[in-house]
Amino acid sequence: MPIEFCDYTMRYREDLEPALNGINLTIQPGEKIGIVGRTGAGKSTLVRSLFRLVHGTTTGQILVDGQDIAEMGIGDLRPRLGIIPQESTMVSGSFKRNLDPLQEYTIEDMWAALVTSGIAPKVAPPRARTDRVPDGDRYDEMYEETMVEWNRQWATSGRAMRLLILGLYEKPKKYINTRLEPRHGLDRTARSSSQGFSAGEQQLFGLCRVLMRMRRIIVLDEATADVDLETDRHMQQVFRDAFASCTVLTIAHRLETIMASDRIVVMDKGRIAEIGTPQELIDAGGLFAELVKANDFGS
Ligand SMILES: Nc1ncnc2c1ncn2[C@@H]1O[C@H](COP(=O)(O)OP(=O)(O)OP(=O)(O)O)[C@@H](O)[C@H]1O
Repeated sequence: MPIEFCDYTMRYREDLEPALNGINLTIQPGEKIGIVGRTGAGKSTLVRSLFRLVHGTTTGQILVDGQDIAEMGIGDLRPRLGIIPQESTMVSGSFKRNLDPLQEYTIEDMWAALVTSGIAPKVAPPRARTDRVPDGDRYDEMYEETMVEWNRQWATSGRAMRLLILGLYEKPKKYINTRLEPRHGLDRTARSSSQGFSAGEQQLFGLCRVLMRMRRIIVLDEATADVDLETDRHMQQVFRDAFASCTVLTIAHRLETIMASDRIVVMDKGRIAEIGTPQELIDAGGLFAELVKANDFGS
């Protein structure tokens, strides 16, 4: 079933201009939509409205699976949607607690999601590979084999990703409950930090959380704005593979991310200014073409 915005208008406060104004938009299942526009155009408000994460006065409707989300319980709505926000909330506590705050998953579930996603090396640690954890020497042997394989695979993967996974995998019992500390060597070019973590690291956590849950509708809110280029490329590949059958709405900040979309929605002052395939919009020579030319994606 599609996602439908039907003449949807949203004001944060009665005395403010609408942040979204008369939005009509139908998104087909499995469609990959890029959302662009200058700062303040309404991109975040558009995707956050889907989750009922914005509070204010609204008119019109948003339908998900044919149902008005205003009439759905949050418990009914949220399981259909996954979001990788600009800054994932980080709580103080263990890595596991951050990855799985509601304690819904086993350590093995987390490993499986990371391995399947292609973020983690393909060879899972012994504890995740066997039903029964082998004892003593055999465990050590398997552990060593795993490390050799990881080092080989990691030769080509991102630095930030590598350290993130290490925190989850290495010496599972010990590390899984380790309290989170800023990790040396991760991308430090990022903006502000929460609990001592860079925005890039928070986004990696956001990605991991969504991958574990695998919703049918995924929102990426400038999800890779703050990771290094190598990690960004890797994450883009993960998005393509893991979310291939999902509906994906991406608030895009880099040209190459948007050009792979089925359609682009260009927001301007709370309205949809343009909509079409990237090529159509470039050929039309309007706002999108201008943004591309100036490489200005509002971030
Ligand atoms: N919590 C809020 N209260 C009042 N006004 C808000 C709030 N959040 C956003 N706005 C306003 O709503 C409009 C749309 O903002 P929104 O954050 O959706 O834009 P955006 O395109 O995502 O911008 P950016 O690229 O800077 O993230 C802007 O005028 C903004 O100032």
